[in-house]
Amino acid sequence: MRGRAEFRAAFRKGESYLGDKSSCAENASAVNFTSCSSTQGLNNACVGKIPFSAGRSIGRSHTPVRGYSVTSSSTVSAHTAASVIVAVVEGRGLARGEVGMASIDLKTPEVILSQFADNTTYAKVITKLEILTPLEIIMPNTSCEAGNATKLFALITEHFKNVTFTTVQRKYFNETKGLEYIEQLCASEFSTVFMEIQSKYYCLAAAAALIKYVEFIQNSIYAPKSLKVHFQGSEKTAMIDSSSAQNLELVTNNRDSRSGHTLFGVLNYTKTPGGSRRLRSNILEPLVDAETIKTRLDCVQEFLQDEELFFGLQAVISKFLDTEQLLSILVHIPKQDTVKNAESKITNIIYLKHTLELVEPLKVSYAALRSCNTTLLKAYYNALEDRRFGIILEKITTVINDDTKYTKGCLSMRTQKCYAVKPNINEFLDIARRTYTEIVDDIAGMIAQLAEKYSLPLRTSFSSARGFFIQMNADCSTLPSGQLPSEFTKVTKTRNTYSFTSADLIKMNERCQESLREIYHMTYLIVCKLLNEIFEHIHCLYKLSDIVSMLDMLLSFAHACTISDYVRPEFTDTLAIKQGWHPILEKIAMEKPVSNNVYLTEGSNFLIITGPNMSGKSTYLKQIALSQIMAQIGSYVPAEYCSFRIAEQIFTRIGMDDDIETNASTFMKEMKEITYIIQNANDKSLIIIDELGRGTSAEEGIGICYATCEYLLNLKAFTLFATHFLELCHMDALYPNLENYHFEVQHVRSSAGKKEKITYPYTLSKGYTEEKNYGLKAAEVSSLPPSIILDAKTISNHIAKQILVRSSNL
Ligand SMILES: Nc1ncnc2c1ncn2[C@@H]1O[C@H](COP(=O)(O)OP(=O)(O)OP(=O)(O)O)[C@@H](O)[C@H]1O
Repeated sequence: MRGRAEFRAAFRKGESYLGDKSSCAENASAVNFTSCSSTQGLNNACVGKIPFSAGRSIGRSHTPVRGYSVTSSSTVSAHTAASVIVAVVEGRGLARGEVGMASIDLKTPEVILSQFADNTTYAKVITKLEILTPLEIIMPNTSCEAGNATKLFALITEHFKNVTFTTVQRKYFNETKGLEYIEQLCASEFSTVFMEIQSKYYCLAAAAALIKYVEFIQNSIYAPKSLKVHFQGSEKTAMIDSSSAQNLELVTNNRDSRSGHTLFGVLNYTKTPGGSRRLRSNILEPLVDAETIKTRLDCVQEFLQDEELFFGLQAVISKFLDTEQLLSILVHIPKQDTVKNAESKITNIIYLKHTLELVEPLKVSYAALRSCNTTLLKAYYNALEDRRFGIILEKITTVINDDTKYTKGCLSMRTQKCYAVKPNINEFLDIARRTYTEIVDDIAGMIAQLAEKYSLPLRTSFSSARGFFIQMNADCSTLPSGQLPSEFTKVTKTRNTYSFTSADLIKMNERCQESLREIYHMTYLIVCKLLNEIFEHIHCLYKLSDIVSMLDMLLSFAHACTISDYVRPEFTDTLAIKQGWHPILEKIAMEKPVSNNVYLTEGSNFLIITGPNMSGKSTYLKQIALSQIMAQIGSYVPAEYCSFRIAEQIFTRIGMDDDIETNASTFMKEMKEITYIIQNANDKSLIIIDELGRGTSAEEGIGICYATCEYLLNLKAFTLFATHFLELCHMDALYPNLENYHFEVQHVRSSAGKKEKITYPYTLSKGYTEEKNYGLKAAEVSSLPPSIILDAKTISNHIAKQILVRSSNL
């Protein structure tokens, strides 16, 4: 048997599987990246070039992408850390306005390309970036040369204040290189993407800069034919601009960014990070294809009808880790063999085994479905029959121990990694593991001896930061001399627990680490060989992660239906909701809000909603937009019955507070929003406008509202327009496609007959409101002093009389 020195030398000689590590990001040494946070301002954006040195992290917010975030709670949080890097480039000269984007999530080996024409507001770029929630945005240095920022650069830096910006020399935005990279890196199953992107120069240019940059900062390269490349035109999804998403509180709550009082919060019962990501992106970009939506609804219906299937699938799905992240790490080839990289690859193989072992239980919980007619579920079942899952698992189990499994807790995971490879594959590894076990036993023995020596209840503990250390539950008073023996060092105390170590234990920890490093290195070489063998089959994991995240989202929709009484939507030419209610208000209030109807058809496509303050107008408008979005992502809807016309865009203009940050006045903000709607709305839009023209005088406000309504009345879009300007209600005489509805309030006099009390039934009725001076009435029930209210009434009567006189003189 050879000695330890020998086998250390042997594994140092051990061939790395990495082979030739030059990749498509070859010779990136010429790259000059400049990074800044937009908060540093534009001038700073162009200074501080970072000389190229591999592995150097650029930008202040790069987070290492190691390990898996496994949620301990049953529901996955929406607030997962940003990990998306996006490259954006705009055409020049005549091509200005043509924008190319490429993005990659560091946790997912998927490149998303898009290219589209954007008008002067660049609303599509901003919306797409909002959806991606980037960690970092890279743009060509020409977009802010010599302090002269292009409009697009200025808008993006203004909008994404907390995102790191990096400028890259324009030459790296090279479409020919982009196409080459995609050809090299795109997995064969996704090769149809070439047909879509071949003449899309800007997204290819963005892809070139992005891939080169990501490989540089990650200090690794992507394995050939390993990435999912996907072209995302904007035509397959409904467009919801970022301010509408904010107004409707789709994924963030306007008052508290961490609050779950959003549509995402209402629907999120997902169990995996992938499912939660999918739900979020669907809410922000609902589908427009009725057939796809229908197949999703069929699944949700199936889950609701078959409890066993629902619980069975949910139980298996919740065991999946982040499959996309697993794939992402699998396709990265590190440029250096470090202990950390070695450990991460071993963790990977354990996660991969864990994931593949779940395919069979997933199929079993599906078994009952073989005869069902739900196309999507059938397709998923067939996809799970893919032989490659079995092939990979078989190969893994020839090398990895059958009982090696993913566990929680750093010590048990360390043990799993240590003993992952079967015995008798490498004799040096077996020796190193025996040594490791002996050291661990010695540590336990030594702590037992110390316990006996000092008659203290000592126990062995472990943390990844400290390694092995000693813990003891005791009160100071129970210690022999009121303090711990001097042999114990680095003492910390939390409540009644002392944690400490000793000089001998530190030495033994070092020996333990040394032997662990040897084990990891040898295991790593074996794992790398195994990964090389299975690499050609791993693309089936793309399908698996797709299935898991989609099922997770659909199960989550079914789960939401069990909490509240939602109904399956229909898709027709009419927007008809019977007794619908606001889903987020229901979650906040913990009781069902008052429900209402809505009916819009091509012949009656414009509703004006009036009513006193606080009567429920905004809530009603938002509830309709939220229901439309829920229906278009394949979820059931809070109503007794509902039918929707697929909306290609959803626009909202809802009165919010002044935007102090951008220093935009209320009026300018609403003008911007309404301009955007007018420029982009078409016959298939759903438009929600609440209180337009409140930022200027009443006469001007009415004028602006009237002209806007006239413009929109000539479209076939479905529009709901809430206003306090009762003058608009008379437009029904001119436009047969306009109808008036209103919310009433009830005035109740107290028994003494003095003070009037207002109650809000929140029910919608036909016609317009008869209420007069309701602003003053609402003020009366507020805490405004009575003397001021009295003054306000007198002045308001006076002005009303003046207006009457003026109009009779005309
Ligand atoms: N259908 C409903 N069921 C229960 N509560 C409701 C309903 N609609 C509104 N409310 C409650 O009434 C409050 C005021 O509603 P909302 O903001 O929609 O009124 P509004 O008519 O738009 O008021 P304003 O004109 O002052 O903006 C909401 O915050 C909500 O708590």
